[in-house]
Order: sequence, then C-alpha cells, then structure tokens
Amino acid sequence: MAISDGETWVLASHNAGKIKELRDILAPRGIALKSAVELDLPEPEETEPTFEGNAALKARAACEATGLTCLADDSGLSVDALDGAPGIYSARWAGEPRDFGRAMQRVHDELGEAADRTARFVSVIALARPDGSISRYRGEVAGTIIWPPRGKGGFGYDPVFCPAGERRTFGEMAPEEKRQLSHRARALAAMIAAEFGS
Ligand SMILES: O=c1nc[nH]c2c1ncn2[C@H]1C[C@H](O)[C@@H](COP(=O)(O)OP(=O)(O)OP(=O)(O)O)O1
Ligand SMILES: [Mg+2]
Repeated sequence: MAISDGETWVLASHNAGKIKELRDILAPRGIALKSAVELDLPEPEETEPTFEGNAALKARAACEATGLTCLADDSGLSVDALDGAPGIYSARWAGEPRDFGRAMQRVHDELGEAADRTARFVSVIALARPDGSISRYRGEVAGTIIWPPRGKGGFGYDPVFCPAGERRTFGEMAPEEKRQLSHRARALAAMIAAEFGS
C-alpha cells in the first residue's frame, strides 16, 4: 500500500515516552500521529500471550473506534536468565500507578547472582487499516542488564539496559542516539521499508 505524504494516523498508545519516540521517527516521513491520549480512547486490556497479539489488539481496537489507520507498539524487556520475563508483562511489573524504579528493582532481585546478564528489548509495531487488513513488524536490540540504574533519559527500563557494544545505558543516551539502536526504531524501519518502499 502506498502511503501519501501528509497523512494522519492514530497512535494507539497511552505511553508518553513511546509516543515521543514514534513521532520523532515518523514526522520526517510526513506522517503525523494523533495519540490515543489526545483522542481520549480507552486503553484496551492486553489479553494476548504475545507481543504480536497485543500489538494487533491495540491497533484494531483504535481502528474500530476511529475508522482511521492506526499504529500500535507492544514492547518489553526480555531477560534471558529469567526465561524471557518480564516480556509482555513489562508494563505490569511497574504496578499501578506505574513505578519503573520498582520494576527495575524486581529485575535486579530476580536476577540475583545469575552469571548471565543478557537481555533484549522487543517491539512489535502493528498497523491496522480501515479495510480490516493488518501488518506487523518486529524489532529487537540485544544488551545487558546493569545495576544500579544509570541516566534520566528515555523511559521504563532504559536506566538498567546497556545495548551490546555500548558502555552507556539507554537512559544515558540522547534521544537521537537511542533512535540509532532501539528495538522500536528497528521495527519502524521494517515498517517504513515495507509501507513506503525505502
Ligand atoms: O524503549 C524502551 N525503554 C524502556 N522500557 C521499555 C521500552 N520499550 C518498552 N519498555 C517497557 C516499559 C513499557 O511500559 C513496557 C511496554 O508495555 P506496553 O504495554 O507495550 O506499553 P505501555 O502499556 O507502556 O503503553 P501502551 O500499551 O498504551 O502503548 O515495556
Ligand atoms: Mg500497555
């Protein structure tokens, strides 16, 4: 499907950090994003067992509510020594209201003395169109979990995640540096290649 310049899509997310990152990447492509927060859309319960399932569920719910092309991101931190946890439960580990200090502490506590500190961030972007079609794109970045947390940039688990080959955490990087490496940027690059052809 060709995408024309100057389109507005709905971004089916209530996470301010994600919304900013996705806008920063898509604005230069001529795609403006109206967020679920601005449109006052309800936050659907994420009942699927996979990132793919939950990304599709969020994009479809917003598409049905608005009749517009909708983008959703379902993402999380997957720690190898924890069999992939928190994974799709990454937001839920922060509790309600969300406290990622607590979520990062839990990752650290559950890792204990484990020798293997490797992890990856995963993002699945789903694009739901009013004709009922849906496309999904996955991006990942490998790295290690460090302690104590470092840096105030980004959001979520960024202060405990060092991408492979880097000494700094995502929390210590400027937005444009995180954007060169992140799972979300990689998923979006796959989407842009498929949808825009470049
Ligand atoms: O780049 C990231 N840097 C740090 N942490 C991250 C990142 N990407 C995902 N994460 C963690 C925190 C987030 O809260 C959770 C995603 O959960 P997820 O359900 O997909 O998003 P969410 O509930 O925050 O917003 P929404 O569902 O409205 O899009 O994984
Ligand atoms: Mg969520």
